[in-house]
Amino acid sequence: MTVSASTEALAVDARGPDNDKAAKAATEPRASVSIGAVAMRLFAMMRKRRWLLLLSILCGTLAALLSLAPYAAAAAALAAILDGGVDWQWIGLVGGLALGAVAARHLFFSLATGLSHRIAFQTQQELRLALAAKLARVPLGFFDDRSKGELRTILLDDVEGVEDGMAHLVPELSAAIVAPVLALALLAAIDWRLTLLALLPIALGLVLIGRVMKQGEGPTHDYLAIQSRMAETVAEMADGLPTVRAFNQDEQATARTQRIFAEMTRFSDAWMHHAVVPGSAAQVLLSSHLLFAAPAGLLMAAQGWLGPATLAAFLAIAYGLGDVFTSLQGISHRLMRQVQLLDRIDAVLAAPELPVSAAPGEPADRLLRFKNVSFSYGARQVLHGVDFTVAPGRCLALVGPSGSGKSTLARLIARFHDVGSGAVSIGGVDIRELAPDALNRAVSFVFQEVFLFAGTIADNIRLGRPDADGDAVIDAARRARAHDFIAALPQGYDTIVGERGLGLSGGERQRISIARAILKDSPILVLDEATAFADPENEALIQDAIEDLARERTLIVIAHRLHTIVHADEILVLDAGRVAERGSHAALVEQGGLYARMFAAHEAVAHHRHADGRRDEQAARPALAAEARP
Ligand SMILES: Nc1ncnc2c1ncn2[C@@H]1O[C@H](COP(=O)(O)OP(=O)(O)OP(=O)(O)O)[C@@H](O)[C@H]1O
Repeated sequence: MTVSASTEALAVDARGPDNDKAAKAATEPRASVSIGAVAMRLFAMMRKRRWLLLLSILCGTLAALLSLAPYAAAAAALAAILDGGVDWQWIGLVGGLALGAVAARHLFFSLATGLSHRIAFQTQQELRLALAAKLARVPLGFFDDRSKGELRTILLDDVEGVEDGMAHLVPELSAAIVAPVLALALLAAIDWRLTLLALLPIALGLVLIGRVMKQGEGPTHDYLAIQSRMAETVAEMADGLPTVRAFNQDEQATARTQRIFAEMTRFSDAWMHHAVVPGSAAQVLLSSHLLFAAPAGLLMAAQGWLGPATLAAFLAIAYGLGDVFTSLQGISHRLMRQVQLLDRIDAVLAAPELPVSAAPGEPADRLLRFKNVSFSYGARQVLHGVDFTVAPGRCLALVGPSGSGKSTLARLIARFHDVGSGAVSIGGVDIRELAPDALNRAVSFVFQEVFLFAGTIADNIRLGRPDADGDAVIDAARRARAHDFIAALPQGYDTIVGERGLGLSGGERQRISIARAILKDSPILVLDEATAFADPENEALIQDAIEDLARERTLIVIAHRLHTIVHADEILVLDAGRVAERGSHAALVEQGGLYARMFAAHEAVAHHRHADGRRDEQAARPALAAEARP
């Protein structure tokens, strides 16, 4: 069983760990810890609320003690009856006290559970905040390697699971430890020989339960892995349903989902098959404390070594021991699950963060410079010694075959990842030396794929500047050529979009994204040019909006349709991560290299479309950016 050593330090500290520690924790092999250590880890997470925790433990302990009261009362009554001196009034009093103790036990157990739920909810909130804070500090590239389903499972289900573990840990652990210890002490006081005999099957049961738990570590891990894959598959299935259906792949997608469900069923069956025999045997042994003690007690009583009253008292209390020991099994399962949940939460909390400079620099101007930049995804180098400068207000177009590294290069400007070697600088300051806020203010992105969160159109535009007033939002929408379509909606800017909201076309979404960038008003704009807009009217509006946005700004455009960048100040042609060519459109066409071939191919396609009788307004439109500049 493993749990990261970093859990302890990281899990509930919403301020976040320092980077060295996190990076170290992420790379170090994880230390094995015992179930006890996991329980301690959960208690450590709750320690901020130590007074509530103490109160909960106290109530749990009292409940556990009181749970033995009926058995103790029965023992006392039996002893009195068998001793011959029956005092019914006294027995009535003992019975009344036992009833009162049962009621008090439920009261204290409810209190302990209520308090521990309160602690668990608060800790759960802290854990989620710590995770959210961490996700805000990791490089954006972190999200490339993880599916939405995986993060969703960790943030929702795993944290929920930890909360559940905490909420039940205190009362159940109190009941499972305090009551048996007290019962054993009472039994030992009555007769130590019978107590030893009672302990024998219990000890065997505990050994067996320990082995079941040890053997269950691997399967528990696999179970959670399958469960996570199941969540991912279902989330993907839900997200991708329109595509799946459009391609008539319903059956294949359903079959994939069914396969993972079947895998889970097979796995659960096999696991149960392996665990059910030793698990049941442990259960039987843990409740078999009378197996040897009862016959031995009867023999001893028959021999006169033990009074019948003493035997009756022993048996009555020993009977109560059965309930408490069996609950240990449930607790051990709960704790085993916690290990895996904490491991996965820990892996996120230990993810290396973007290093932040202690003494951030101030850019002198907006000059953007790539100095001999190389970058690798893992072992695979995708950019090799890229070198270029874009002066403030100029336009650089990135062109190249698919997979040549255009998006990777653009994303380095916003520190989706940090460069492997070389440097990216703005105004003479390495972007790693800029405060994250300053970099964020300096660079805007307009992606091909536009994410709209569930909310009003106005709120979605306000993502560019949360404090923008209504007029500023409308002004940005006008300049993004989005105002007309928004105003035509029944609820206008208050129309709910995003998940379960109104669906918008690709062109409309792109214009909302441009409105966000206009509102953000950053001096450097990185534009991943949309590859396809079937509707020429939408395309024309987007071109207009981009030209407006590009005015007075440094523009880096990842160009897919080459006619839009013929007037760019410089075109950088990437090939397999290297700068293959650079220069103006005219110079590159003249050169007759890769760009010239790509442009010729592009022209041929445009011509073909034109000859096909379709309007090719794009080709006729004035080119991007440079046209718009004075
Ligand atoms: N997150 C990632 N992890 C690993 N490899 C990646 C990742 N993103 C991109 N790559 C790889 O890096 C290389 C460059 O990809 P990139 O997306 O930058 O190219 P591109 O020129 O923008 O391609 P396209 O024009 O098709 O969008 C490709 O081989 C790609 O497979």
